[in-house]
Amino acid sequence: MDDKTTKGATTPAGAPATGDKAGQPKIRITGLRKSFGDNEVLSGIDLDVQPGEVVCVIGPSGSGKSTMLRCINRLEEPTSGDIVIDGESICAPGADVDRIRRHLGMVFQQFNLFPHYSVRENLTYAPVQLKLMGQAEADKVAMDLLARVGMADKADAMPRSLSGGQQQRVAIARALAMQPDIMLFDEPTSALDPEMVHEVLDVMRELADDGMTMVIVTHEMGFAHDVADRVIFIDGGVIVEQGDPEQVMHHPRNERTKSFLSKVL
Ligand SMILES: Nc1ncnc2c1ncn2[C@@H]1O[C@H](COP(=O)(O)OP(=O)(O)OP(=O)(O)O)[C@@H](O)[C@H]1O
Repeated sequence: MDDKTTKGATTPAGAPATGDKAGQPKIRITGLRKSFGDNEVLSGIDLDVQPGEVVCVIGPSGSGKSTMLRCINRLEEPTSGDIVIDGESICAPGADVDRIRRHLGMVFQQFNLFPHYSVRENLTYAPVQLKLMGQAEADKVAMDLLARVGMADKADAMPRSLSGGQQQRVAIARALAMQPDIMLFDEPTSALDPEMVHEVLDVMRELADDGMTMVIVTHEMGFAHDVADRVIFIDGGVIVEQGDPEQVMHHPRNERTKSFLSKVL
């Protein structure tokens, strides 16, 4: 992949990074807190993600990783704090959430393809419905994206005829069809049979190489080490440690990071 030194900045835990040369990170999270009833799941997250940066988020089950990702695109409402996408708050009163959200492509653990639409229709449905493009352009974009994820020959197939790995590759292409400039991944391989994991990770590696800004919640530690510009370790709803993947994963400074990694590496 690209020389990591040319990409996103690495910062100490909790410290906001400096923006890109235009002075603006792709994502800026400040003071993010999220509670479900009395259960405070996020307890003050500060995080900048720079253009083209690949951030992998690791941490124990229940530490708040998915909740943070879901707050970024307002699938969850933050209890307090702010999230700014390309300079625009997605949390401010009156924010045009649907429009701002179009910067963000989201890929979940479950593929959730539309079961009654073909693979190609899964990609064209939203862009056409939202009038982002006409049918002919959407078809062309869909075919280009399906080729990119190695699924062009399945354009007319129905989702149920595909393997889990193939469905997840289509789900990635579907997110890309909205032409986002940030991709969020929430454990995209955890529902897959082991032999299918690599085909999805390979697609994600290519996206990283192409300079896509990505935040990836993952339990795939080898992948995180290889693909990330920065690894973030979250525990108990806070960023405990972050930095260069080699440093965080093989030379962690924090005892909680060490303890977690000793169980998963
Ligand atoms: N909609 C919700 N309502 C109530 N509690 C929730 C909700 N969503 C998440 N939680 C709780 O928030 C906590 C953090 O969940 P979250 O899914 O963010 O953790 P995670 O770090 O992604 O875990 P995992 O690695 O197991 O996916 C958990 O205790 C979970 O039960």
